[in-house]
Amino acid sequence: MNMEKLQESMYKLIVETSTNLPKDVRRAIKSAKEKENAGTRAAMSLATITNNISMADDNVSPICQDTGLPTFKIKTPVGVNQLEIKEAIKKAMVQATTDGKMRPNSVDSLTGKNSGDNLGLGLPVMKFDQWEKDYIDIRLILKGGGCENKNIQYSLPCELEGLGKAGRDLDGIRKCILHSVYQAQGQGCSAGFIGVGIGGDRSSGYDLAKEQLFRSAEDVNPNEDLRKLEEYIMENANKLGIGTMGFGGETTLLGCKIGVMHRIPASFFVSVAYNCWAFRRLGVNINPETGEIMEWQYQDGEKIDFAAEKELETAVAETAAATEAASREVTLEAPITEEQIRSLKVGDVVHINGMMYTGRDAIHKHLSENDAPIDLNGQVIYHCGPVMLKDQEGKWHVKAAGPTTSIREEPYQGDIMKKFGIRAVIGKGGMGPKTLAALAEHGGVYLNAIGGAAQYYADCIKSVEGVNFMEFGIPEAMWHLKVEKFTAVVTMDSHGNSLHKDVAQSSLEKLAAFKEPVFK
Ligand SMILES: O=C(O)C[C@H](O)C(=O)O
Ligand code: SF4
Repeated sequence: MNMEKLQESMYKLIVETSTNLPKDVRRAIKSAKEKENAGTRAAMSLATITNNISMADDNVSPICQDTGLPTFKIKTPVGVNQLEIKEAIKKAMVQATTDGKMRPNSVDSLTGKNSGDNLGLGLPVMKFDQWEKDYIDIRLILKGGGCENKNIQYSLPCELEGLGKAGRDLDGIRKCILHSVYQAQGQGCSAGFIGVGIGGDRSSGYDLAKEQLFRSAEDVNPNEDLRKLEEYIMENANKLGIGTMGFGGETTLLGCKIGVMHRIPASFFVSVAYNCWAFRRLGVNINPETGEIMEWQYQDGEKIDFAAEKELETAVAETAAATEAASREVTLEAPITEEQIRSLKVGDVVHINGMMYTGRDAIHKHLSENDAPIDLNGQVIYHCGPVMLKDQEGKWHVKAAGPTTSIREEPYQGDIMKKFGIRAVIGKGGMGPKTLAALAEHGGVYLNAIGGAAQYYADCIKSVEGVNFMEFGIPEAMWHLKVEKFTAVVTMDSHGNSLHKDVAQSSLEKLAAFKEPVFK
């Protein structure tokens, strides 16, 4: 095989997957958008998402800063050297990381050290199979951490919040799947896609669930029972009212694909793999002699170019703040006073100018035990692990910078805000009761940015003014960012209000409406 060509083909596959959302996924997002009423927070969020998709197209830059855990599925004709394919994939991965198309995402689980090039023990994941056809089929999925953390596995029979008993039958399976969508709330960057695996053991069940994510969003399940179940879930999970980013709304689920395998008598697992709207998976057919791409997969039909809809969307975004009940638009610049914070209410749209500082998992732990390297009094913390590139003069540039899931910082956030005088945190998915209490006590606010909109936010960042904790690796460092009109919504305020708490409560009530048996 021509190794150079194969490496080039793998590079193209990685870059396209990270930057260019597949056509079937675009169509699902477009139809979701058509269902939301203009002027709502859901419509505004979807407008930001579709803007972001088209910006990623234009910039050939990552759709989301979390370029995920790269997983390759490869089928080769008998006689093809699989070691060569592994080698080409690894080299292409290093190149894509150097070029800012992938975030350095591979972290030593024991030392916390980021390898810097996306290689590491067991990474990237490559799964090989042989087949009778005469070409190589290579598929790639880049599934981010926030949605991966919302995967869930049920062992039947079990008792489910809101739904009661789930038994070892089709109706029990139905309940588990509805519950899986409910428990994800907005934290996996809804609206999402789910792959479900019925049967197997714990590991093969999850594998089967993930395998479903390789099906086209538009295919029809050949198994009649599963086809009906998929349709039922699509119709009813969207009645939970969780909506885009968990802000409430008509669309919570964009796709549901279910697979089945046998099990052993004692075990009955239902495994669910949750994928965010930034559903990055593509595939190519490779010529085994030349290493060249013969054909792209998942690219049937027309490509929706969201750029054409941009103008309309901007108008939607602008009217959103005006029409959504009780919302206002406020501009803030750090240092922010307690008085300014106390005037904010859930639903307000905030535009930030000036400085903000990134901080995620490693920094929250560090700050809970140590002093801060800079004065954080009145400042804004952004839960974000960006993709960064250094130019020849040594200056850093932001290539992608959307929010990360905030709930992971729940054990630390309130204490850190009080300890350092931080007034605002920006993230996604919301935080819990401990943070809500601290916001009230201290005078703080939680702002929700649109998860996955990494190009949209990178565009608001005008310069990188400094960095601390580079030893934690690029995603975990504290980047000092100067921003202009960085827009986020107040979803938790200093008066005890939380949109996340409200949506969790109302969606649980709606979930309970699905308690009665449907599939006998
Ligand atoms: O790691 C990130 O930047 C984001 C992550 O995928 C998340 O959803 O929390
Ligand atoms: S931030 Fe959201 S869109 Fe990005 S990988 Fe995480 S879950 Fe997906």
